[in-house]
Amino acid sequence: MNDMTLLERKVETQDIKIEARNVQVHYGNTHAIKDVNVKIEDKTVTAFIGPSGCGKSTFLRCMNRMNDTIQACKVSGNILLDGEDIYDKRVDPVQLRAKVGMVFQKPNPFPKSIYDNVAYGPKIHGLYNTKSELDEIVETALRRAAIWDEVKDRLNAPGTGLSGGQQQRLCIARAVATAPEVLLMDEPCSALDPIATAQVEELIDELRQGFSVVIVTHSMQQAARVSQRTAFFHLGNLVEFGETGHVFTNPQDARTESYITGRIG
Ligand SMILES: Nc1ncnc2c1ncn2[C@@H]1O[C@H](COP(=O)(O)OP(=O)(O)OP(=O)(O)O)[C@@H](O)[C@H]1O
Repeated sequence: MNDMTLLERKVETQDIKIEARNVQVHYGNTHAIKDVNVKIEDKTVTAFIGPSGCGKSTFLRCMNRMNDTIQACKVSGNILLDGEDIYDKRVDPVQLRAKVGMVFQKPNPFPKSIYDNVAYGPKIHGLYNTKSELDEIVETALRRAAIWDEVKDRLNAPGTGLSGGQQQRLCIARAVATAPEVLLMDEPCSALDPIATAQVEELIDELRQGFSVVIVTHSMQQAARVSQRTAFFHLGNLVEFGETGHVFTNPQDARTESYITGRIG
Protein backbone atom coordinates (compact mmCIF):
# COMPACT_ATOMS: atom_id res chain seq x y z
CA MET A 1 0.00 0.00 0.00
CA ASN A 2 1.38 3.39 -0.95
CA ASP A 3 1.47 5.63 2.13
CA MET A 4 1.61 8.85 0.16
CA THR A 5 -1.39 7.94 -1.98
CA LEU A 6 -3.39 7.32 1.18
CA LEU A 7 -2.28 10.50 2.89
CA GLU A 8 -2.95 12.57 -0.20
CA ARG A 9 -6.50 11.25 -0.51
CA LYS A 10 -7.96 13.92 1.73
CA VAL A 11 -11.70 14.49 1.73
CA GLU A 12 -13.73 17.53 2.50
CA THR A 13 -15.64 17.30 5.76
CA GLN A 14 -19.24 16.53 4.86
CA ASP A 15 -22.48 16.94 6.76
CA ILE A 16 -23.14 14.35 9.45
CA LYS A 17 -25.70 11.79 8.25
CA ILE A 18 -25.75 9.34 11.17
CA GLU A 19 -24.64 9.98 14.71
CA ALA A 20 -24.35 7.23 17.33
CA ARG A 21 -24.34 8.30 20.97
CA ASN A 22 -23.41 5.92 23.78
CA VAL A 23 -24.61 2.88 21.87
CA GLN A 24 -24.50 -0.43 23.76
CA VAL A 25 -25.61 -3.78 22.37
CA HIS A 26 -26.17 -6.96 24.37
CA TYR A 27 -27.09 -10.43 23.16
CA GLY A 28 -28.17 -11.96 26.47
CA ASN A 29 -24.99 -11.83 28.56
CA THR A 30 -22.71 -10.99 25.62
CA HIS A 31 -21.81 -7.32 25.61
CA ALA A 32 -21.21 -6.93 21.87
CA ILE A 33 -20.98 -3.11 21.54
CA LYS A 34 -19.61 -0.99 24.36
CA ASP A 35 -20.52 2.67 24.53
CA VAL A 36 -19.85 3.58 20.92
CA ASN A 37 -19.96 7.21 19.81
CA VAL A 38 -19.36 8.03 16.17
CA LYS A 39 -20.41 10.47 13.46
CA ILE A 40 -20.88 9.07 9.96
CA GLU A 41 -20.60 11.66 7.22
CA ASP A 42 -22.78 12.11 4.17
CA LYS A 43 -21.36 11.38 0.69
CA THR A 44 -18.48 9.50 2.26
CA VAL A 45 -17.51 5.83 2.41
CA THR A 46 -16.83 4.70 5.98
CA ALA A 47 -15.19 1.31 6.50
CA PHE A 48 -15.67 -0.76 9.66
CA ILE A 49 -12.68 -3.01 10.28
CA GLY A 50 -11.51 -5.20 13.14
CA PRO A 51 -10.96 -8.81 14.16
CA SER A 52 -13.70 -11.41 13.86
CA GLY A 53 -16.36 -11.02 16.55
CA CYS A 54 -15.43 -7.42 17.44
CA GLY A 55 -18.95 -6.19 16.69
CA LYS A 56 -18.69 -4.65 13.21
CA SER A 57 -21.81 -6.33 11.80
CA THR A 58 -23.74 -5.81 15.02
CA PHE A 59 -23.06 -2.09 14.95
CA LEU A 60 -23.85 -1.88 11.22
CA ARG A 61 -27.19 -3.59 11.82
CA CYS A 62 -28.02 -1.06 14.55
CA MET A 63 -28.08 1.65 11.91
CA ASN A 64 -31.21 0.36 10.18
CA ARG A 65 -32.65 -1.59 13.10
CA MET A 66 -31.98 -4.98 11.53
CA ASN A 67 -31.19 -6.14 15.08
CA ASP A 68 -34.90 -5.69 15.95
CA THR A 69 -35.45 -9.09 14.37
CA ILE A 70 -33.03 -10.82 16.81
CA GLN A 71 -34.92 -11.50 19.99
CA ALA A 72 -31.92 -11.70 22.34
CA CYS A 73 -30.52 -8.42 21.05
CA LYS A 74 -30.93 -5.29 23.17
CA VAL A 75 -29.77 -1.91 21.87
CA SER A 76 -29.45 1.18 24.06
CA GLY A 77 -28.19 4.70 23.48
CA ASN A 78 -29.18 6.84 20.51
CA ILE A 79 -28.70 6.61 16.78
CA LEU A 80 -29.69 9.75 14.95
CA LEU A 81 -30.38 9.94 11.22
CA ASP A 82 -30.33 13.60 10.19
CA GLY A 83 -30.75 14.41 13.88
CA GLU A 84 -33.82 12.16 14.39
CA ASP A 85 -33.62 9.14 16.70
CA ILE A 86 -34.24 6.02 14.58
CA TYR A 87 -35.22 4.04 17.71
CA ASP A 88 -38.06 6.45 18.50
CA LYS A 89 -41.36 4.57 18.87
CA ARG A 90 -42.88 6.61 16.05
CA VAL A 91 -40.31 5.39 13.52
CA ASP A 92 -41.55 2.59 11.26
CA PRO A 93 -38.59 0.20 10.73
CA VAL A 94 -39.82 -0.68 7.22
CA GLN A 95 -39.77 2.99 6.19
CA LEU A 96 -36.41 3.39 7.90
CA ARG A 97 -34.91 0.52 5.89
CA ALA A 98 -36.01 2.20 2.66
CA LYS A 99 -33.95 5.23 3.75
CA VAL A 100 -31.09 3.17 5.13
CA GLY A 101 -30.66 0.30 2.66
CA MET A 102 -28.59 -2.81 3.19
CA VAL A 103 -26.54 -5.14 1.02
CA PHE A 104 -25.50 -8.45 2.54
CA GLN A 105 -22.45 -10.67 2.36
CA LYS A 106 -24.07 -13.27 0.13
CA PRO A 107 -26.00 -11.95 -2.87
CA ASN A 108 -29.63 -12.70 -2.04
CA PRO A 109 -31.87 -11.82 -4.99
CA PHE A 110 -35.55 -12.70 -4.56
CA PRO A 111 -36.78 -15.67 -6.63
CA LYS A 112 -38.32 -13.19 -9.06
CA SER A 113 -37.38 -11.59 -12.35
CA ILE A 114 -34.54 -9.05 -12.54
CA TYR A 115 -37.17 -6.34 -13.08
CA ASP A 116 -39.30 -7.42 -10.13
CA ASN A 117 -36.30 -7.59 -7.80
CA VAL A 118 -35.68 -3.91 -8.38
CA ALA A 119 -39.36 -2.92 -8.56
CA TYR A 120 -40.16 -4.62 -5.24
CA GLY A 121 -39.16 -1.73 -2.92
CA PRO A 122 -40.77 1.05 -5.00
CA LYS A 123 -43.96 -1.07 -5.12
CA ILE A 124 -44.25 -1.62 -1.37
CA HIS A 125 -43.39 2.00 -0.65
CA GLY A 126 -45.70 3.38 -3.38
CA LEU A 127 -42.94 5.42 -5.03
CA TYR A 128 -44.55 5.72 -8.49
CA ASN A 129 -47.88 6.41 -10.17
CA THR A 130 -47.60 4.88 -13.61
CA LYS A 131 -45.93 1.80 -15.10
CA SER A 132 -43.62 4.04 -17.13
CA GLU A 133 -42.49 5.79 -13.92
CA LEU A 134 -41.72 2.39 -12.41
CA ASP A 135 -39.83 1.39 -15.58
CA GLU A 136 -37.75 4.52 -15.19
CA ILE A 137 -37.00 3.86 -11.50
CA VAL A 138 -35.91 0.30 -12.37
CA GLU A 139 -33.69 1.46 -15.23
CA THR A 140 -32.11 4.24 -13.18
CA ALA A 141 -31.37 1.88 -10.27
CA LEU A 142 -29.84 -0.74 -12.59
CA ARG A 143 -27.72 1.96 -14.24
CA ARG A 144 -26.55 3.28 -10.86
CA ALA A 145 -25.58 -0.26 -9.92
CA ALA A 146 -23.60 -0.53 -13.17
CA ILE A 147 -25.49 -3.58 -14.41
CA TRP A 148 -28.03 -2.12 -16.87
CA ASP A 149 -26.08 -2.97 -20.02
CA GLU A 150 -25.72 -6.59 -18.92
CA VAL A 151 -29.42 -7.15 -18.13
CA LYS A 152 -31.44 -4.67 -20.23
CA ASP A 153 -32.34 -7.37 -22.78
CA ARG A 154 -33.46 -9.93 -20.20
CA LEU A 155 -35.31 -8.01 -17.51
CA ASN A 156 -37.88 -10.81 -17.25
CA ALA A 157 -35.26 -13.50 -16.62
CA PRO A 158 -34.82 -14.69 -13.02
CA GLY A 159 -32.39 -12.70 -10.86
CA THR A 160 -31.06 -15.93 -9.44
CA GLY A 161 -29.78 -16.89 -12.93
CA LEU A 162 -27.12 -14.15 -12.93
CA SER A 163 -23.49 -14.65 -11.94
CA GLY A 164 -22.53 -13.98 -8.29
CA GLY A 165 -21.07 -10.56 -9.09
CA GLN A 166 -24.10 -9.63 -11.21
CA GLN A 167 -26.44 -10.82 -8.44
CA GLN A 168 -24.63 -8.58 -5.95
CA ARG A 169 -24.96 -5.58 -8.27
CA LEU A 170 -28.65 -6.49 -8.71
CA CYS A 171 -28.99 -6.43 -4.90
CA ILE A 172 -27.31 -3.01 -4.88
CA ALA A 173 -29.82 -1.86 -7.55
CA ARG A 174 -32.64 -3.21 -5.37
CA ALA A 175 -31.34 -1.22 -2.39
CA VAL A 176 -30.81 1.93 -4.49
CA ALA A 177 -34.33 1.76 -6.03
CA THR A 178 -36.04 3.09 -2.91
CA ALA A 179 -33.88 6.24 -3.08
CA PRO A 180 -32.06 5.59 0.20
CA GLU A 181 -29.83 8.14 1.89
CA VAL A 182 -27.50 5.61 3.47
CA LEU A 183 -26.27 2.29 2.10
CA LEU A 184 -25.01 -0.29 4.59
CA MET A 185 -22.84 -3.06 3.12
CA ASP A 186 -21.85 -6.08 5.19
CA GLU A 187 -18.81 -7.61 3.49
CA PRO A 188 -20.41 -7.16 0.06
CA CYS A 189 -17.49 -8.69 -1.86
CA SER A 190 -16.61 -11.68 0.28
CA ALA A 191 -18.47 -14.11 -2.00
CA LEU A 192 -17.13 -12.54 -5.21
CA ASP A 193 -14.14 -13.22 -7.43
CA PRO A 194 -11.47 -10.52 -7.94
CA ILE A 195 -13.04 -9.12 -11.13
CA ALA A 196 -16.52 -8.85 -9.61
CA THR A 197 -14.94 -7.39 -6.44
CA ALA A 198 -13.20 -4.69 -8.50
CA GLN A 199 -16.51 -3.86 -10.23
CA VAL A 200 -18.35 -3.54 -6.92
CA GLU A 201 -15.53 -1.45 -5.41
CA GLU A 202 -15.67 0.92 -8.39
CA LEU A 203 -19.40 1.12 -7.95
CA ILE A 204 -19.06 1.95 -4.23
CA ASP A 205 -16.88 4.89 -5.16
CA GLU A 206 -19.55 6.14 -7.58
CA LEU A 207 -22.39 5.57 -5.12
CA ARG A 208 -20.81 7.86 -2.58
CA GLN A 209 -21.62 10.81 -4.86
CA GLY A 210 -25.23 10.27 -3.83
CA PHE A 211 -25.18 8.43 -0.51
CA SER A 212 -23.42 7.87 2.71
CA VAL A 213 -21.94 4.36 2.39
CA VAL A 214 -20.86 2.22 5.35
CA ILE A 215 -19.01 -0.99 4.57
CA VAL A 216 -17.90 -3.80 6.85
CA THR A 217 -14.83 -5.48 5.45
CA HIS A 218 -12.24 -8.02 6.51
CA SER A 219 -9.89 -6.74 3.87
CA MET A 220 -7.71 -3.85 4.94
CA GLN A 221 -6.70 -3.40 1.30
CA GLN A 222 -10.37 -2.99 0.42
CA ALA A 223 -10.92 -0.49 3.25
CA ALA A 224 -7.90 1.48 2.00
CA ARG A 225 -9.13 1.36 -1.61
CA VAL A 226 -12.75 2.35 -1.13
CA SER A 227 -13.12 4.38 2.06
CA GLN A 228 -12.36 7.90 3.17
CA ARG A 229 -13.07 7.18 6.86
CA THR A 230 -12.18 4.07 8.82
CA ALA A 231 -13.47 2.83 12.17
CA PHE A 232 -11.46 0.14 13.95
CA PHE A 233 -13.41 -2.03 16.40
CA HIS A 234 -11.90 -4.33 19.00
CA LEU A 235 -13.84 -6.43 21.53
CA GLY A 236 -16.94 -4.26 21.11
CA ASN A 237 -15.08 -0.97 21.52
CA LEU A 238 -14.66 1.61 18.79
CA VAL A 239 -10.93 2.02 19.31
CA GLU A 240 -10.08 4.41 16.54
CA PHE A 241 -11.96 6.45 13.95
CA GLY A 242 -10.57 8.86 11.44
CA GLU A 243 -9.40 9.56 7.94
CA THR A 244 -8.54 6.23 6.30
CA GLY A 245 -5.04 7.32 5.29
CA HIS A 246 -4.22 8.35 8.83
CA VAL A 247 -5.69 5.26 10.47
CA PHE A 248 -3.57 3.03 8.22
CA THR A 249 -0.33 4.99 8.23
CA ASN A 250 -0.36 6.70 11.59
CA PRO A 251 -2.65 4.81 13.99
CA GLN A 252 -3.00 6.44 17.39
CA ASP A 253 -3.83 3.30 19.36
CA ALA A 254 -1.50 0.32 19.82
CA ARG A 255 -4.41 -2.09 19.16
CA THR A 256 -5.06 -0.53 15.74
CA GLU A 257 -1.40 -0.73 14.89
CA SER A 258 -1.24 -4.39 15.92
CA TYR A 259 -4.26 -5.18 13.75
CA ILE A 260 -3.10 -3.38 10.64
CA THR A 261 0.36 -4.86 10.91
CA GLY A 262 -1.17 -8.32 11.28
CA ARG A 263 -0.27 -8.98 14.92
CA ILE A 264 -3.90 -9.38 16.07
CA GLY A 265 -6.98 -10.62 14.29
N1 LIG B 1 -27.51 -13.32 16.75
C1 LIG B 1 -26.59 -13.35 17.72
N2 LIG B 1 -26.86 -13.95 18.89
C2 LIG B 1 -25.97 -13.97 19.90
N3 LIG B 1 -24.74 -13.42 19.83
C3 LIG B 1 -24.40 -12.80 18.69
C4 LIG B 1 -25.31 -12.73 17.59
N4 LIG B 1 -24.70 -12.07 16.57
C5 LIG B 1 -23.47 -11.71 17.04
N5 LIG B 1 -23.29 -12.17 18.31
C6 LIG B 1 -22.09 -11.97 19.14
O1 LIG B 1 -21.78 -10.59 19.18
C7 LIG B 1 -20.39 -10.37 19.06
C8 LIG B 1 -20.11 -9.49 17.85
O2 LIG B 1 -20.45 -10.22 16.66
P1 LIG B 1 -20.47 -9.57 15.21
O3 LIG B 1 -20.99 -10.59 14.27
O4 LIG B 1 -21.13 -8.26 15.26
O5 LIG B 1 -18.90 -9.34 14.98
P2 LIG B 1 -18.12 -9.06 13.63
O6 LIG B 1 -17.02 -8.14 13.99
O7 LIG B 1 -19.05 -8.61 12.56
O8 LIG B 1 -17.56 -10.50 13.31
P3 LIG B 1 -17.16 -11.16 11.89
O9 LIG B 1 -16.05 -10.30 11.35
O10 LIG B 1 -16.68 -12.52 12.27
O11 LIG B 1 -18.37 -11.17 11.02
C9 LIG B 1 -19.74 -11.75 18.99
O12 LIG B 1 -19.35 -12.12 20.29
C10 LIG B 1 -20.87 -12.64 18.49
O13 LIG B 1 -20.71 -13.95 18.96
